Amino acid sequence: MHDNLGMTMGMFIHDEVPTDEVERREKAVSALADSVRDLVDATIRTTVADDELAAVRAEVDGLVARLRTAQLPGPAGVRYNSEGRSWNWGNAVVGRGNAVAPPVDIVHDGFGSAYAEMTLGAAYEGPPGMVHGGVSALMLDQIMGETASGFRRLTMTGTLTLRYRRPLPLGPVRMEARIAHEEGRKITVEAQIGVRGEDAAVEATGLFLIPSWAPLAETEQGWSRSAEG
Ligand SMILES: CCCCCCCC/C=C\CCCCCCCC(=O)SCCNC(=O)CCNC(=O)[C@H](O)C(C)(C)COP(=O)(O)OP(=O)(O)OC[C@H]1O[C@@H](n2cnc3c(N)ncnc32)[C@H](O)[C@@H]1OP(=O)(O)O
Repeated sequence: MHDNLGMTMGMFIHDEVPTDEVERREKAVSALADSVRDLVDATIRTTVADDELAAVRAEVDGLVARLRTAQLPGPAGVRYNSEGRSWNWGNAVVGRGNAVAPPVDIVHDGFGSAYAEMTLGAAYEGPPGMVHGGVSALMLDQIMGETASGFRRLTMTGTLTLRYRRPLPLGPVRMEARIAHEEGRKITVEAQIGVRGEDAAVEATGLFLIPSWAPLAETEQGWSRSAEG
């Protein structure tokens, strides 16, 4: 087996959990991640006294210990069942269980085109009051990768080129992506992110590759996107 294949495909896990059970668990995990996201925002912005910070910390440490009593041995990976439901709760952008993710609901309006609207708050700051440039790149990479893949094929980012045209304020933002060109295993995707209704803050062009080692037969059956996006 090719090294990349073992490393990357090992994280695509066939997990025969019935879809209704996946959805029940996803709701529960999302609700916790929402609260933790709130905790992150509150931690950044709090001005309570130091002794109160220490007291809160002790409580948070207690909660962490409770969650650690039953854990996966590593990251969450991407899982799918044979009903075609997939879930990637750890994903840095769309992961439902990931409080570091905004989270983002990517809407695919037909193959080759997608958009998303989300709010980027204090946890995504770079320049004061502005979205960190690396966060814009992260958001764009995800929507562009999903657009290239369309959840029908495995694609990986080969080259991503960004043009930061104007600062992007923290708050509600919109991004869009579409396939511009396709040739063999190379898919060119164009995208942008900005304030809705205004000129793009960041424009992106990316070359996404279907890896030479991608196991097409398995992926064709396997991994459709999650019901919720
Ligand atoms: C029913 C089916 C369902 C499917 C479902 C899928 C579910 C998907 C779920 C969700 C959607 C996705 C959401 C994810 C979003 C996040 C994306 C990321 O962050 S990805 C992580 C960052 N990227 C990497 O880590 C790549 C690391 N690089 C590699 O692994 C390899 O270099 C790879 C795969 C990119 C290329 O390897 P090779 O072996 O396939 O490529 P070779 O055969 O050497 O080259 C082919 C052609 O491409 C060019 N090429 C190769 N690498 C290039 C590059 N980096 N940039 C530009 N061109 C490149 C070469 O020059 C060659 O061109 P010539 O044919 O000669 O014209």
